[in-house]
Amino acid sequence: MDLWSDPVRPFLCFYECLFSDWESAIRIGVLDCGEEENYEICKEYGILYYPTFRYFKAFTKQFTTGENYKAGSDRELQTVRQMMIDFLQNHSQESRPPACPPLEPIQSSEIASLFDKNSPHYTAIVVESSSSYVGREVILDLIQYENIVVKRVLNSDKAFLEKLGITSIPSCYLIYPNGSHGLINILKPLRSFFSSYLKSLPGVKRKLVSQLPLPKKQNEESTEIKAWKEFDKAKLYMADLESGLHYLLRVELATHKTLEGAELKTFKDFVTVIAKLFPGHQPVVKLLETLQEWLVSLPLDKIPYDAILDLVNNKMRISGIFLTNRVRWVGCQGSRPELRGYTCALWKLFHTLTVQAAVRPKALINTGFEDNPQVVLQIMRRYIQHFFACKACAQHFEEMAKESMDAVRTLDEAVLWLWEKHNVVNDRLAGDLSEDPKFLKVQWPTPDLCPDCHDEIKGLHSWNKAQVLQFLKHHYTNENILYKYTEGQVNSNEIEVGDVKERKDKNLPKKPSGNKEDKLLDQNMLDSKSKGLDKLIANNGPVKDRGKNTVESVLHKDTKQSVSFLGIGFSNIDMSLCVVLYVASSLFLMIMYFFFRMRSKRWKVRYYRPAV
Ligand SMILES: Cc1cc2nc3c(=O)[nH]c(=O)nc-3n(C[C@H](O)[C@H](O)[C@H](O)COP(=O)(O)OP(=O)(O)OC[C@H]3O[C@@H](n4cnc5c(N)ncnc54)[C@H](O)[C@@H]3O)c2cc1C
Repeated sequence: MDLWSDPVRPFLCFYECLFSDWESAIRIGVLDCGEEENYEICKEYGILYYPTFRYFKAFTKQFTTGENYKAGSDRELQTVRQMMIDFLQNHSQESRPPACPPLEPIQSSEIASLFDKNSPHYTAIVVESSSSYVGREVILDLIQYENIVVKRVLNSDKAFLEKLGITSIPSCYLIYPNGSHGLINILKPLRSFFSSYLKSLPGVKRKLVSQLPLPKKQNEESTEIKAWKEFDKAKLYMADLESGLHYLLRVELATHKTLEGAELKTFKDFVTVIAKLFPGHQPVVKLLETLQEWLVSLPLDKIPYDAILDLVNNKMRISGIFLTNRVRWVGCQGSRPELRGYTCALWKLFHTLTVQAAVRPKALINTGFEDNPQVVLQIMRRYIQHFFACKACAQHFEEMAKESMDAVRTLDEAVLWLWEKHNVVNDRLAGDLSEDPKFLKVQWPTPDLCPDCHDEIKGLHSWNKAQVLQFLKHHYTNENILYKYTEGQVNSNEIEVGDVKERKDKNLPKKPSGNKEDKLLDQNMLDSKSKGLDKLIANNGPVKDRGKNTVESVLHKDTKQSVSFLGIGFSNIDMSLCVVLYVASSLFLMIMYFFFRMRSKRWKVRYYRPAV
């Protein structure tokens, strides 16, 4: 597969721009696996965490998911540069990219032969130790420049260094085109100083762009500018929670091909808790309940995620279950597409769950979690550990959890624990690159949202935790949730308002019945063949019938649950058929009535003999 010709991959400028001088030897592509449209490709390449660096050797003809060269979460630029150099050097002589000059050190004797001879170009020699990367970086920095060749030599030949007057390393020795030579004089012996000095030499200039095989740049038009949705920051938007849930189930978790062991346990526990505590639309809650029942009754210790996705996508056409398959950030929208969004919604989701557990403690009865005040926190901890794509975030969160999560004794304390730790994260990220300039990282709730939460003791700010708890219990509960911008049927007026507004913003006609994505989803729903479930059933031999039965029983059960009348269950299709039959039979009866009336009139006329 040609990594560079796929138009769906957005190439972000960060790494690309930093390494643009090297791009004829090694091209950098950045794929944002947080973008929903990249989900399929990230799944195909098995990207579970970011940053993940994958290396693809030059001239590879067969499909490969790349090499995880030196795995680890170190994203320091220095380390990334060195990894790239190691990777380039790991090519054989024949398979090395043609534009990549030799990176190995040359012998000191080769240099001596260049002295006092005319040459068409400058030759710069970086003298360094064997562990240094400076020489190789300078070589790569100058591959797009003409009239200069850069080589490196190791400091092992002391006599030679002495002869050249080199007393410290790394140093750079320059041979001019006329054969004269000497040490270059720069302020600091750093790669950037060497490179910029060499680039500024008279006659050294960039090669013409047409001479360089440049990678395709990101298609700027592909970045969709979404219409801004007005919102009230004092409210919680169901659109954020549902979009977050959609992203979590269909994108983040779906990068895992199968769930087993601790991951499966975490997923099951997460679904159990969210099915009981999610304060949302009936179709969403029903979907979560169906998923939970299915997971509980499925006697497998390994589940392909496709099977779960089939249920989430309702491939079995169970009536009354639905979760939006589109992202609509409202309170979580960012001023740029790469800001906020899912991570914001994930925080909101878990805050909502801790608050729901505190205000509805009975909701978890019969789940095995009823007596555990840390239940939501512990499940969140495991979720973040196993599934949250941001590895560094997960590490930070785990450190906080280790420190004090065990000390949480009540459901109210759990609400406050998460609030406090979220503020710690806010504090740490204030001024960070990930901060949205429109939504600064502040200690939350701010005084305008909750004046009573803030106190001052001896001139110092302090939180009134009782008020904070009260505020959180209001903010993250049903009465504070707005359904504006959601697709569900609850509060249809508000949905309409949101929808019409967005359509107006985009200058689009009023939507007749469903958008393109909805239709796609409907299409999916109509696809009664459940690929994942088939796979699951096929892969699990003897238990296949049990698995199938479970699905069928869920299906059957759900059909029964849709509308209950006199103890008999009717699905939506049953109800529609009833209406059609009712109308048809009424029409039939009316026609029969008029038919017999006409007939009896004719009879009366024919046999009527007035008495004479
Ligand atoms: C568990 C976790 C750990 C993370 N760790 C990191 C990390 O280490 N490094 C990193 O760069 N990013 C991290 N992130 C992402 C980061 O915290 C933000 O989510 C992201 O930067 C988007 O910020 P935001 O402006 O949308 O506000 P967010 O911090 O995401 O907050 C979302 C919303 O929650 C509400 N809120 C804010 N503070 C609180 C609070 N204290 N209590 C209750 N509600 C609150 C507000 O309404 C806010 O708009 C983490 C995310 C999660 C879920």
